[in-house]
Amino acid sequence: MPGIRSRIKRIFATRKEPPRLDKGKARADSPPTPTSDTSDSDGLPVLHYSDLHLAPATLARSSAFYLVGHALPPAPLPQAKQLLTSPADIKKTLIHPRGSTVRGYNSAVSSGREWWDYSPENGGKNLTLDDEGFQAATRAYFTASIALLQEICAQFNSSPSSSSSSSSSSSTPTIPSEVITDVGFSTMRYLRYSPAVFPESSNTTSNTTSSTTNNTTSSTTTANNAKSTPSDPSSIPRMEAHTDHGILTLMTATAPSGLYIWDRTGQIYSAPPLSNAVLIIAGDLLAHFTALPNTNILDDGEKAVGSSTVLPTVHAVVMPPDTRERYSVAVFLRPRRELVVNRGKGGEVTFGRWAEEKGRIRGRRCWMVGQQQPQF
Ligand SMILES: O=C(O)CCC(=O)C(=O)O
Ligand SMILES: [Fe+2]
Repeated sequence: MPGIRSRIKRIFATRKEPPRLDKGKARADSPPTPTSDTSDSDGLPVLHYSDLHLAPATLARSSAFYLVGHALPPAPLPQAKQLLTSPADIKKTLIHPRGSTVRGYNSAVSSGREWWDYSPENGGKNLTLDDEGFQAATRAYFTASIALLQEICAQFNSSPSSSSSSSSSSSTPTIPSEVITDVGFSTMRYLRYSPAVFPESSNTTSNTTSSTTNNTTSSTTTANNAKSTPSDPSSIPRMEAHTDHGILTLMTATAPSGLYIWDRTGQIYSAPPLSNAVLIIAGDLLAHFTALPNTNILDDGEKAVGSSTVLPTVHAVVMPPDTRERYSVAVFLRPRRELVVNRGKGGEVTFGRWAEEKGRIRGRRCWMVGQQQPQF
């Protein structure tokens, strides 16, 4: 589509290296500072850690914000590269024995993407590289990021307008307290986007079947010709538009990034990495937890959405032209799978069941109010 192509070109027009953010000084009203020759962020807000109490209102309004002034260790982008460029026989040993897509190594070759999910169980020793330094950096970033996301969740419970969606008692916390104290089913993902991940054009017949694209047969077929037709949009490494299952996601990436964020009005923002900043977005469950009092987002749909309801953040990645490869890190705050998230008309629904049902619905990876809800 020429419209999308020219927009991408415009967004990734070359810029001079900007000054680094003065850590600890930026405030919510500071202009974002891109780390390299990407565009600016089209105006996504930047929040300083000392203004964390503004996070609930900022997410409700803007769908995403950059956080600066945090005390996270350096982003483990070198570790993402180390693991995802390991020899194929090593990556093979990191595949989950029962094929989990949120544990160990996975790939979506027709999207030019591969990823590895860290599991905190067993001290982070499952399906990982045999490298102490790698393991220590990975564990440290996961632990600090989850603590930060839990701190953001705590702001929802202390804000004066906080209220619970699924209870009639206004003293019930907006976010269940176990989310703030327990790591639940949280994970961290290292991703690599590269033309090298596409199947070779010589293998064109049948090896793109595990595609996670929104489209059906035709996009799978074009993806087979990925290397021979570089102008074909399906040959661009990417992640299709979606929302995340959990509560909050913390993201960071190499530049230029190619990450796009939709706000609740449908406006699209580019979200390049900024110096010393992490990007915070909302997952499906945050909409559920911040629904209007005495409503239920699965049963009541739009009627459950108020001005302080945080809708899940729709996002997508399109690797910018002329980028050799892209690495990113996403930390997902999720409750344990058994947490009952809904006791509405459809009965009890656990987080695990909710997430599984969403995964089964083809072409509907964005869980958005107004769309048909899944039948549990
Ligand atoms: O690579 C990115 O920046 C986005 C990754 C993502 O959205 C996901 O894994 O859910
Ligand atoms: Fe995502």
